[in-house]
Amino acid sequence: MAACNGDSSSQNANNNGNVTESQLFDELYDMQCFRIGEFYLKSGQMTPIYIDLRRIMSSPKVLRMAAQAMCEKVLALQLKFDYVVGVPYAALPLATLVSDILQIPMLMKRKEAKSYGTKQLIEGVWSEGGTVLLVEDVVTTGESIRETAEAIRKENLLVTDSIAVLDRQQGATDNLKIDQINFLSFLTMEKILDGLIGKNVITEQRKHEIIEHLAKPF
Ligand SMILES: O=P(O)(O)OC[C@H]1O[C@H](OP(=O)(O)OP(=O)(O)O)[C@H](O)[C@@H]1O
Repeated sequence: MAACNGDSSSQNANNNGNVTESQLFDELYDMQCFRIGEFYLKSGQMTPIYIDLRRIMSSPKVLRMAAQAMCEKVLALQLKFDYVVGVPYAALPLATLVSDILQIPMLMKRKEAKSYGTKQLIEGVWSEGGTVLLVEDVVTTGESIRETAEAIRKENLLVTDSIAVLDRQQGATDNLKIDQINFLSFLTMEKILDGLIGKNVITEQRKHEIIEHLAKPF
């Protein structure tokens, strides 16, 4: 199994060479990734804040910064894995960059198997028994990570760790523990809401209302 050997240099970094939460928040804010209003999530839950990280694929600089931030976390924790897999679809560009930065091969999990060609759900080249790192953009319940891990494990690959740019802090860590998947994120909802207070988009009071809403079971 290869240890991660990434290049942690970045133009978007602090003095230690690492991307900071504030730097990434500012870039995501400038790319209008945060929407206040009434939106519905994959889980069916209504949310008063929607975070659309799909937008960053249109900025090579910000996409790279988000991938770099995850790589730095992975390197700091000395996670060991043989393959990188993005949770489809939004995390696929991120996973591609993580694979490139760390120089660790990528596999791709389809949302649905094709009815023609090889009909494979997992694409790429791998050896059974290898370990996969799952990469996500935004995590709410962790269900998409769980579904991806299930498909990967059916191919006799192992999944122990997953990482996201953002954890909406709605139970994913505990949900994924049930499936023996360790979950990490670079940013949290708390950090985003604090950043939005700093930009005068929401008040402290509104932050507490949003946190309360997100904590409700669904
Ligand atoms: O933790 P969860 O409750 O599973 O929710 C998070 C998932 O929801 C979004 O994907 P979605 O399926 O909406 O769309 P995508 O195809 O654009 O990734 C997001 O990109 C995550 O994959």
